[in-house]
Amino acid sequence: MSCPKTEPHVLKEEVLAVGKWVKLERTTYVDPAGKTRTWETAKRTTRPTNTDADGVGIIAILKRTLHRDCIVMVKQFRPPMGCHTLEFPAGLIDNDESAETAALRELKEETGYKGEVVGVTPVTCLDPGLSNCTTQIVMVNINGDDVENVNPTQQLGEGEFVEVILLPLDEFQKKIDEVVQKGNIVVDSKVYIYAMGMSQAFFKPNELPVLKQ
Ligand SMILES: Nc1ncnc2c1ncn2[C@H]1C[C@H](O)[C@@H](COP(=O)(O)OP(=O)(O)O)O1
Repeated sequence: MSCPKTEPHVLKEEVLAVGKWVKLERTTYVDPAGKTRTWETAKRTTRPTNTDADGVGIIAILKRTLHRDCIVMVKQFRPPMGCHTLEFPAGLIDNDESAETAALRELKEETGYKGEVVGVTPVTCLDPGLSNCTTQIVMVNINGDDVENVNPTQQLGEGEFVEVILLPLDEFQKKIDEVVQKGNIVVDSKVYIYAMGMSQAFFKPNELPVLKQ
């Protein structure tokens, strides 16, 4: 017996609990077989009205004469994880702010570096089985020879504690593995996937698929 095909859609969203930053909703939806079901959904309360993205992540490449290009990373204690994480610099988009402006502002605040935007992704989801949280990833170049970037100074808010870690782009995955092996730190999946992609691009760009079954 074949199931009737339906375009899945949301019927209603009921708020179960609201905090200052996060809310929990019960989402009632129709599945592709036409059956009505519910889902438990977490949402941020802070999404700006002018964008579908909650925040930005920043892939910032520090370029300096006579140095290897480095990715600017941040290490911080993340309360929901109960441990430190290794992430790209990131932050929430303010109302009436573009992703590009938010990225340069957050990069300056969290790392002290002044960068230049060279690319931006579409709105991307972060954990769609749990939350509607979204981000735009902004690619930024930093001229490390610029006098403003020689001794960068963070501009952290009260309660913000961020350690800046520079990792060379040509050994990105290896250096992440070394940081993680020291223990009690979890790497963000966007970071690790970017690192795997870099490894593929650097070391296996022309490998033939000889082992394909
Ligand atoms: N779930 C949450 N609980 C408590 N504070 C939160 C929160 N989500 C965000 N904040 C607050 C704490 C900081 O003042 C600020 C940090 O936001 P941000 O710097 O824009 O993003 P990120 O935490 O991704 O670096 O927002």
